[in-house]
Amino acid sequence: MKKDTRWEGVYSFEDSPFLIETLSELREQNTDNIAFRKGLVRLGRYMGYELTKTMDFDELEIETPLETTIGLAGKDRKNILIISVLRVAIPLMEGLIKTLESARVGIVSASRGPAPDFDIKMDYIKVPKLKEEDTLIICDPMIATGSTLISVMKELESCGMPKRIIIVGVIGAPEGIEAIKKEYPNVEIYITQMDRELNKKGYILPGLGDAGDRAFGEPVKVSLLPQMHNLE
Ligand SMILES: O=P(O)(O)OC[C@H]1O[C@H](OP(=O)(O)OP(=O)(O)O)[C@H](O)[C@@H]1O
Ligand SMILES: O=c1cc[nH]c(=O)[nH]1
Ligand SMILES: [Mg+2]
Repeated sequence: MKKDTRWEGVYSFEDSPFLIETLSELREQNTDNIAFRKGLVRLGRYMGYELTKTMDFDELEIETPLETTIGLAGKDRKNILIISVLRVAIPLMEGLIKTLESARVGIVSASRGPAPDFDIKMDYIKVPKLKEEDTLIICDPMIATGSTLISVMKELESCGMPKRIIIVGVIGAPEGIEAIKKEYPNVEIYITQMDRELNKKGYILPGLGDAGDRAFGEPVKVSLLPQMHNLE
């Protein structure tokens, strides 16, 4: 992993060609929903593995069939709470739990309104209790203005104080990282790649488009739903 010297505690995996190869597939506009989701799962799995290198393990004595030796057992890895931000963090979380298989999971919804306010609507929050020995991982592939993650972290403050708070994303814009680090200086941020900037609509450039739509397809406008039924 590569430290981003513009902030404390911000890392990317730009030094891993395998991860950048998968991210390149996600960025390519012709990549379809299925391949996009599979790529997010793959990034989650391997970024999860990279994260274990930053975790504490316990040393312990083990008996091989031949003699006693010293080994390692999971410590932080056994105390993880992953929070997924609907919609598009779901495949990323699916990948993370392939490596962090004993993680507890919380789900929150957050939908971002249009520029310039980017108001965040959060009406679904189901998060298990946070323990002080926990490593809290909040995952959301896109860190654009940062308002989604700042809103989520504000909500989580009432759930307890963990040992570490880690944000895992896929791409981030400097504007969003700056906003998050200003509000939450101690949070650690790990992303696959740091992008250049945001456009006026709050999309990341060069980016990968609207991640939720890329993964699950463009949602119909809710007001249309009733008519959809009598289209049959
Ligand atoms: O850093 P921000 O400026 O808050 O933008 C990032 C958020 O925007 C997108 O969510 P969106 O609201 O589009 O929902 P979706 O994931 O369901 O598409 C994306 O999935 C992030 O959650
Ligand atoms: O580029 C962006 C920014 C926010 N949300 C997305 O899905 N994509
Ligand atoms: Mg979206």
